[in-house]
Order: sequence, then structure tokens, then C-alpha cells
Amino acid sequence: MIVLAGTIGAGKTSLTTLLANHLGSKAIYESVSDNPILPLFYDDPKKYAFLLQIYFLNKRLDNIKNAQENKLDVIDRSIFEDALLFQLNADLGRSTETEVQIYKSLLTNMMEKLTELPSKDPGLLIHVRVSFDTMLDRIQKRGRSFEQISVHPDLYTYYEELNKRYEAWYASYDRGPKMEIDGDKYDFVESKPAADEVLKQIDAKLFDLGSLVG
Ligand SMILES: Nc1ncnc2c1ncn2[C@@H]1O[C@H](COP(=O)(O)OP(=O)(O)OP(=O)(O)O)[C@@H](O)[C@H]1O
Repeated sequence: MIVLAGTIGAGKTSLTTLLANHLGSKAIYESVSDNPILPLFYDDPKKYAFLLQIYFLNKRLDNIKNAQENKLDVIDRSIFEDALLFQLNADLGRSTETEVQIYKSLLTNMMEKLTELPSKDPGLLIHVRVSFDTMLDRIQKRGRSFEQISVHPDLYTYYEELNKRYEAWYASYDRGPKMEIDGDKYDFVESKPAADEVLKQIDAKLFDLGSLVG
């Protein structure tokens, strides 16, 4: 399986669609509109951070189970970023260190159990890197009301810190092969040439890894 990673609004879901169409494989999405906890979390992060994390853990495990048929199936968000988001929430006082520790130990326990699956670790992780300015632009343009800084001014710090932490997170990711896409340079949603270039870069990596043969 191939997994996308990156901050809020980086374009993971769009690239998942593009890539799965290009490879002729299955795209597996985590639906935001069906998520009943997300708007509650944005309204009252302290109350709902832990519940949201458990909700996502359950969904991500489902996604991994669904992506076992074909090594080119694409998941729009990796399970490995959730701990980064949850730790940030704890550092901002929206959850406690005890909750983070319990979450991490549950995650480790569940991931150990997944050894039974043929491909529990991604064959390739693709990080879409965007600058803080691009991130803010995209969140605003997409217009999900609960994600807007104009609605929840505290989100500015949350987004800024999240964007900063992604760099270290990507550098330390070691579950398998990885690559980065420059989401500032290549607007693969708006520009067909940019989309073609990004797909070319991913194809080249998949060839190198032996996941695609020419
Ligand atoms: N572990 C988590 N903890 C808190 N919030 C999360 C977590 N995972 C996802 N979210 C929230 O869920 C929403 C969707 O996140 P995600 O980044 O997966 O999709 P997205 O913003 O639509 O990304 P893209 O535009 O790159 O497709 C965002 O509001 C994000 O903050």
C-alpha cells in the first residue's frame, strides 16, 4: 500500500484520487463529512481530543485492512501522523500526557497485532510538504467552517505549530521507503502539468522500489 502524509489542507485526498486513477488501483479515503466527532472537537478541543483520536485510530486500522489486495492501493492519510497531532494537542493543553501515553501504547499493541496482514507497513509514504502560508490559503479556500481561523482564532497557533512539526516528523519516519512532493511548487489540483510532473516523480520512485515495472 501507498500512504499519503502531510498537514491539514496539503492536498492528500486530491493526490490520492489522482494517483489511484493513474495506477489503476484502489483509493481509500477517510471521510471528513461523515466524521461526527470532528466538528465537536473543533468547538471544544479539550473535551473531545481523546475521543477523536480513538475514532481516527479505529478508522485508520480499517483503512489498513482494506488496502491489502494490491500493493498500489492508496490511502489518503497515514496512521503514523496521528500521534504527532495528539502530542501537539497535549502540548497545547487539550489532552493530558496520560491520555497520550495510553493512546501510544494502544497503537503499539494494535500495530503488533497487524503482523498477520501481508502488508502492514506502507510500501511507500508520500509526504506532501506545504509552507504555512500555502496551508492557510488552502484551508481558507476549501472553506470547511469548523477549520476556519476566523471562527476559532486559537487555530492559528495550532496550525503554525503543526506545520513546523511535520518536518521533524518526516525526517524521523522510518517504517519504510518515503518521498516528498513539493506542494508549494506543484499545485497538482489546479494545474495539469504540475499533476503530470508529480505523477512522474512518484512513478520514478515506484520503479526504483520495484513496485512498478516498465
Ligand atoms: N489525529 C488527529 N487529531 C486531530 N485532528 C485530526 C487528526 N487527524 C485528522 N484530523 C483533522 O481531520 C481533518 C481532516 O484531516 P486530514 O489532514 O486528514 O485531511 P485534509 O485536511 O482534508 O487533508 P488534505 O487537504 O491534505 O486532503 C482536519 O481538520 C484535521 O485537523
